[in-house]
Amino acid sequence: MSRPTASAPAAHGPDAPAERLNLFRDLVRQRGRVGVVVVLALLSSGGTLALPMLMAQVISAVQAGDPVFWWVAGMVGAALGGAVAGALATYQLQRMGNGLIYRLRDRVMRHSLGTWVEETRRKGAGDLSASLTADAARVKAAVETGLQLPLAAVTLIGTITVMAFLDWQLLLITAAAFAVAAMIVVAVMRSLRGTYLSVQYDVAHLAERFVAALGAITIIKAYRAEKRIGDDLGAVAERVYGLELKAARLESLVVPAITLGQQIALVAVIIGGGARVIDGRLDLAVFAAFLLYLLQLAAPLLMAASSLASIQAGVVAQQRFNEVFALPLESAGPAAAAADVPGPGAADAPAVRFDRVAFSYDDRPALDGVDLVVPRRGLTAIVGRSGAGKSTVLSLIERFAVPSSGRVSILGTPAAELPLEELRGRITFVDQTFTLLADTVRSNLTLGVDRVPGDDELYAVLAEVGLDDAVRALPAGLDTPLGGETDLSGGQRQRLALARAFAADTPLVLLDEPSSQLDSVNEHRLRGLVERLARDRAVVVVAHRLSTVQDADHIVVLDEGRVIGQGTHPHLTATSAAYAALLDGQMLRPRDEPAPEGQEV
Ligand SMILES: Nc1ncnc2c1ncn2[C@@H]1O[C@H](COP(=O)(O)OP(=O)(O)OP(=O)(O)O)[C@@H](O)[C@H]1O
Repeated sequence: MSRPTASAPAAHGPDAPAERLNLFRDLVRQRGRVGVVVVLALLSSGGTLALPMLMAQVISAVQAGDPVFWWVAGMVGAALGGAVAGALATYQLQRMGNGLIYRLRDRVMRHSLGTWVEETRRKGAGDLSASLTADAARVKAAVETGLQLPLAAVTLIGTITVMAFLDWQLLLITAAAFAVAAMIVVAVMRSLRGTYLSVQYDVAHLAERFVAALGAITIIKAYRAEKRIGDDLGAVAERVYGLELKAARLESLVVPAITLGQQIALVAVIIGGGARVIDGRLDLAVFAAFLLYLLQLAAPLLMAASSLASIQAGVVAQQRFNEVFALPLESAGPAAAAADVPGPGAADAPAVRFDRVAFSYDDRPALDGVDLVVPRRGLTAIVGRSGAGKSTVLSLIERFAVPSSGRVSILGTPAAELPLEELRGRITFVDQTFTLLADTVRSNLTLGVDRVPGDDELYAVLAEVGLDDAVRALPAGLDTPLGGETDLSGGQRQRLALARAFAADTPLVLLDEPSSQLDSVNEHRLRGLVERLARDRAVVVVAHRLSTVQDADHIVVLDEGRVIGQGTHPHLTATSAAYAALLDGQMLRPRDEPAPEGQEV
């Protein structure tokens, strides 16, 4: 079936746009939790900070010959307390990160299901799936390590303050030694942003191409194209690899830069401070404590640098999520309370009515001033050459897209006045490939049925399509999952898809007839089922077979987006030259005969 698009959200105007993802705002909203994490982390770094001070006290006590028990006990307490607080802080952080990606994944999936069909297709299944995996992981990492940034800053400021308090001259030497490292880190962070941007979009592109290839796996194998497609995908993977290597090269500069700064600082401090200790101008205990703080300085600096790198990647992932959330949602239609929803119109109102309906795909007209009527009961066939606009008519009835002008009425009510749920609740749609969900027979059968029908009722529906015995014979009967080892044949799947129309019991059924050849048994069965459905409801079939139009009670002939004839088969044969030409040109496939070679039907 072709895809409606472009003017899709226009008619009712988009409903309220989805809220954009803003990681910072999300953290502010969870300030209670963030507060707990910060307090725990502060306790943890407090323990770490206290250790050298306590150790200096131990040295002083030993020098003075005082007892050291309580100082040692304090050191043990600080170390243990710091470790426990650190573990709790890490767990809380993970909880927040996991909670965030759970909510994001949920939103992405619901949003992808809620946007216009064409938007989902345009964005691509692989690209959208990459948001659930790669992008979500990056956001989580950004939150987890990003929260370490203020903690690293607090530890850093605390350490520097204590160092200044111990000896400001040695601190100046330390700062000078770290200045070069800081410049390198800032330059690296700047380049990383652009590289992460390319990596993340290319990974999504790769996922998109791979999912598309898997969708076409039988064709790829049939045409022995595994190597060719594998090479194409490999080339994209190689590009990603190159970009990731570039990012790795940049990232790998950070640790050595900081370690180098620390080593230079250590040498400078030992030379400068050591001389003063020998002179007696600097206390040995103070000097030892300063050196320990200097050794501790690298940890918060490394933490800050890695947080900044993850934040860069997280910001790119945030941008990708926002692209998903910016996809326009289908308009839910008027938010009518149940009591206000117009019921099906008068019993004689047509099932479908198009008044001067026009629709374009990206400014290319597909329907132009279409007027058509589908009677309340019976089989209506829509015929026309390939590209005439038949599938577009079905899309507009289902409101997969909305007309750029004109009016579509369903069961006597203008479609625009019906909430989307209500509109689709009145219609059963059977697509050309008789798509089934990868789920059980039961859930496939009850798709779109609001009640919970009993097994007897479901078997009665299956009996309508001659599938009851086949389903009883499945390992778990109605609860057998489809698509696995136990599956139905092609013809049985078609009948199961059609059985939905009996189960949902809607007044309107839309069927995009398969343009491929059905075997005569299945064709015969399908015709019989469609005939039975059409006895007490309206069935609209996009017809590709002569047999279908011959059976139809009403026929709509489309050509280049316009209706060029409506009526019964004998009436049209007698009155419409265009219809006769359509039959003569064998645009409709005769029963049980293969399509003429080169003929697109
Ligand atoms: N997603 C799309 N984007 C752009 N143009 C489209 C899209 N889908 C259909 N069209 C164009 O709209 C016109 C009507 O297409 P439609 O699929 O409704 O024809 P159809 O009669 O169902 O054809 P077929 O019998 O081959 O399925 C065609 O010119 C087609 O090329």
